[in-house]
Amino acid sequence: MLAQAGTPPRVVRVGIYTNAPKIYFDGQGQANGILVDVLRAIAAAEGWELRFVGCEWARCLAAASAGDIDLLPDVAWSEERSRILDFHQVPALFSWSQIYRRTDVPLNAMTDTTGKRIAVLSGSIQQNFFTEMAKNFGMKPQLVPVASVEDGFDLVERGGADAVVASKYAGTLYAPSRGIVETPIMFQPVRLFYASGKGRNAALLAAIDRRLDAWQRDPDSDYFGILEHWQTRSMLAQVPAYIWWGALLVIAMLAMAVATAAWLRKQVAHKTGALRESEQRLATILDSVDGLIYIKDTSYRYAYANRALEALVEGRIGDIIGKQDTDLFAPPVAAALHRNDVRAIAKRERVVAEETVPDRHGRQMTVLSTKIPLHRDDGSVYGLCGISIDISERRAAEESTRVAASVFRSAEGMFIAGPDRRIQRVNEAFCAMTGHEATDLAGAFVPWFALGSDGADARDIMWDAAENHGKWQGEIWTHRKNGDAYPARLTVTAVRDENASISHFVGTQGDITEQKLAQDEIAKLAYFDSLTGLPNRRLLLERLGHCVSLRERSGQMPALLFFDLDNFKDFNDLHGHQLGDQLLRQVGERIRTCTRAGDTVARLGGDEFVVLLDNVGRTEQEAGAHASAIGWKIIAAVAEPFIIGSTTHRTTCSLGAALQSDSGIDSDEMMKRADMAMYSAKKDGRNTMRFFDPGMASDVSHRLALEEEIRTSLGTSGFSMHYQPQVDVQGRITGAEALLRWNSPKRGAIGPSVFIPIAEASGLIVPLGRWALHTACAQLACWKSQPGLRDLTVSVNVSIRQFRERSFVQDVVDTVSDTGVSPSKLKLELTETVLIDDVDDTIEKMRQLKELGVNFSLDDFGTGYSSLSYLKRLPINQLKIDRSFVRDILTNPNDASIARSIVALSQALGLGIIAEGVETEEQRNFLAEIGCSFYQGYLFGRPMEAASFERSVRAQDD
Ligand SMILES: Nc1nc2c(ncn2[C@@H]2O[C@H](COP(=O)(O)O[C@H]3[C@@H](O)[C@H](n4cnc5c(=O)[nH]c(N)nc54)O[C@@H]3COP(=O)(O)O)[C@@H](O)[C@H]2O)c(=O)[nH]1
Repeated sequence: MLAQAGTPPRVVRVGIYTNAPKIYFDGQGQANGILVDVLRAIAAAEGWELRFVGCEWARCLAAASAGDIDLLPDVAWSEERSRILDFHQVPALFSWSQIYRRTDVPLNAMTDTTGKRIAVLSGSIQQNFFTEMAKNFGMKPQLVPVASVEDGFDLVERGGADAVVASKYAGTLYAPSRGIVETPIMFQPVRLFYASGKGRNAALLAAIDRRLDAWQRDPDSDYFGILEHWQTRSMLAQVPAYIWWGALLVIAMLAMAVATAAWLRKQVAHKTGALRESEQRLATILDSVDGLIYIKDTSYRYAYANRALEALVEGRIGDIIGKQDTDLFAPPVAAALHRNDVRAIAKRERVVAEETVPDRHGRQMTVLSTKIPLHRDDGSVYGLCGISIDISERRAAEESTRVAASVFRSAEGMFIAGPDRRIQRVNEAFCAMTGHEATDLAGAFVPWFALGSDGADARDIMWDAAENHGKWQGEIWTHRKNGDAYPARLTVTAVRDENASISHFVGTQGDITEQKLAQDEIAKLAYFDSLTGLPNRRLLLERLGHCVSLRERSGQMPALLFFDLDNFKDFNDLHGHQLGDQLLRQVGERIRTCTRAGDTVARLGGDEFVVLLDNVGRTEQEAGAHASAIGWKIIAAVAEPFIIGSTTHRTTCSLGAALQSDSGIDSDEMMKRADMAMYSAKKDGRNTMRFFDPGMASDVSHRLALEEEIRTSLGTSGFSMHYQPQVDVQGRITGAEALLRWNSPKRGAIGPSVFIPIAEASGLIVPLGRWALHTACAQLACWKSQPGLRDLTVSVNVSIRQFRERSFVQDVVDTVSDTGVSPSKLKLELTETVLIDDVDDTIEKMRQLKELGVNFSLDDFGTGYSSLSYLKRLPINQLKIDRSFVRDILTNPNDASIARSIVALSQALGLGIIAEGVETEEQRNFLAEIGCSFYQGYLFGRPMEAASFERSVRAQDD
């Protein structure tokens, strides 16, 4: 459309840069070129005034986008540019890039380009495109960047490059004059437009479209005239049609190749991204696995390790990659791992094996490893992939299951019950014990019958304790399938799951019939005098203690009658022990007839008898009269003739009586008083009776005087330790019992049976016992350094008073450390009284000392309580058969039977055994026969000074 008259023409600012022959400033500074001429023709037709603005390509582009110029010619359409520029529809020119070569350069296809020096306009689209295309063809040309296309042609002409990349128009312009020829390599066909800033010049672009559309339909139009002028059209006309079609085919193929390459690149990018994502996913999975996952190469170096493996070796080593197991683990561990690696890599085996490696804390970890050889396509192995799973817990669980299973096969009866207390499983021993089949028991409540030692139903107590405290242990009476009742030791333990709820109860049950019988037998023998069948001292003292304690409540006072036969020793000497024993038995029977059923007639030993009269009266007078009547009755009865064998014998007795006239008088005092009264009766001519009166207590003052002397002798040389040998079955001295001796400055030697009870009663036994322990340990320490003596043990007596001291354990610990003895060589001799009195304190003290290594021997065994339950709970090493059993072991079947039972018990409980008071070879042989292999007694040596004892030990090696 022409500008109307009077209307100023539309000024159109046109960017001009150099790209001859399409657009450039000529030698006169005038805008020139094909596209400038086409635009001038359009401007003339439209009535525009063109103003040319010189700029470099990039600046021109920016100016067009910013609206600083209205049109920019020679712009190829691209997606990217269409975002900042508007284009008209009808291309102003078509063009493509082509490679031009010197005639001597063999370059006719893309496959010839490797190694060729090819000039290309620096930073141009062609440079990028050509580079990309060469890459897609897998070619490696050597690109030579040039400042202008013309420079490129000059360079080729001079031999500085083999070929040049240029647009078809530039080639037509510059090649012929330089003797350069085009090659069939064409690419990047483009459509060229005039472009304008986005949304700025729609009318201008529409006008250009209108003109081009009309002109390109008309071969005689200005448009073709201009192309003619620039020889482009004639050049096109000269090109044979087949070349033109060929070029187009190549261009199409190239376009397809480029498109394919672009698609492939996209696919590769897509696949690479997918691969990366998949790798990441795989890494995340592998890292989140607890097991150790790794890849090793053929030199057994780690090529990959998941996070679990890195964490395992963290701190021991930096990066694990490239390291071998010898860098990570101790040689034996690394060697074991290597053996399996070799199987996978060198022998190409799929290895599944258990391996052991240290975990992060250095603890042994058992892993189940699977090692798989990694193969290349050609079958060669390039490494191994390993997965090692921690199976330590499984192994431990299997181990404990195995242990549990073997425990379940034990000789002890066992059952497993559910939380409902119903049996789930029992072992064979349990079936054998109860007489039931396992199938009968499944689902039954346990125990179906259980009485505690007190005869009451123990089940509620038992389940309460098991549920609330985790465990119940005790002795019960239960019965077998055939109805036989039997005593059992039952332990029920609650097993809790991870939520602390009870999942099972485990019960162990042992038939203790045999032990009970042995225990009862020992108890019976221990409570009764074997000769007469009368209660012995122990039972008497128990009953006396009971009466004495009831005195206050009942208001009734007990009386104690003490008596022995006058001149019994003479009778024995004259008629022999057998007749003496018969006499004693008959005396016992006769006294029984003089007393009521509730009274106790006891034999203390020898010819000493005691009668405990229960509740003889409320007043001293009443009680005295009653006791007196019985006492005289006894004297009269004893005075009656005894028929022993075919002979009649006569004897008398002296009797002392004591009343518990007030409740402050305890059992001991009663016994002493009755004893004093009896001596008084003897002093007064025998065959008579005396009641205790305080005058007799002058004996007590004697005792007090002794007590004072003991006190002053403490810390002086008045006390000394003697050592009595203890020997084994071969008679070799293995140790000694340390025994106190006292040489009183006033009275000379006084035996321990005299001063120990006084020291115990007064509390002086505590410092005295401490001194004895220290002296014995010092002696033991001295032997420690002497060959032949260093293995000796020393037994030291500990009285109950001393043991009960709070500081007792510390005293022993200090003594052991002060003297430097080996605790295992020290044996503490305790009596049964210590065990039964305050059992918890006893257990704790013994446990502490046992931990130190000290041993315990139970003295005077068989004379006291001999309770199995104590023996089982206490850490005792040895039982000592009391010398009272040994004395008559050959003649008294009761004593022999007690000794046998004690030996059997020690064997059942796994304890050592020693007999004391062994005086004859016969006794020793008998003891050896019944299984006692350690002895102490005059047969092997009396208690002696340390120096004599040492000589005895050395003498046995001479
Ligand atoms: N608390 C402490 N008690 C002690 C200590 N030293 C001794 N005693 C206790 O005094 C009781 C009497 O002891 P003792 O007179 O020394 O008699 C011991 C042995 O001499 C005696 N024995 C040893 N062999 C025979 C033998 O063949 N025949 C026979 N008739 N007697 C023999 O036995 C006594 C050892 O007995 P035991 O201790 O039961 O092993 C005595 O109870 C001592 O325990 C002391 O330091 N502390």
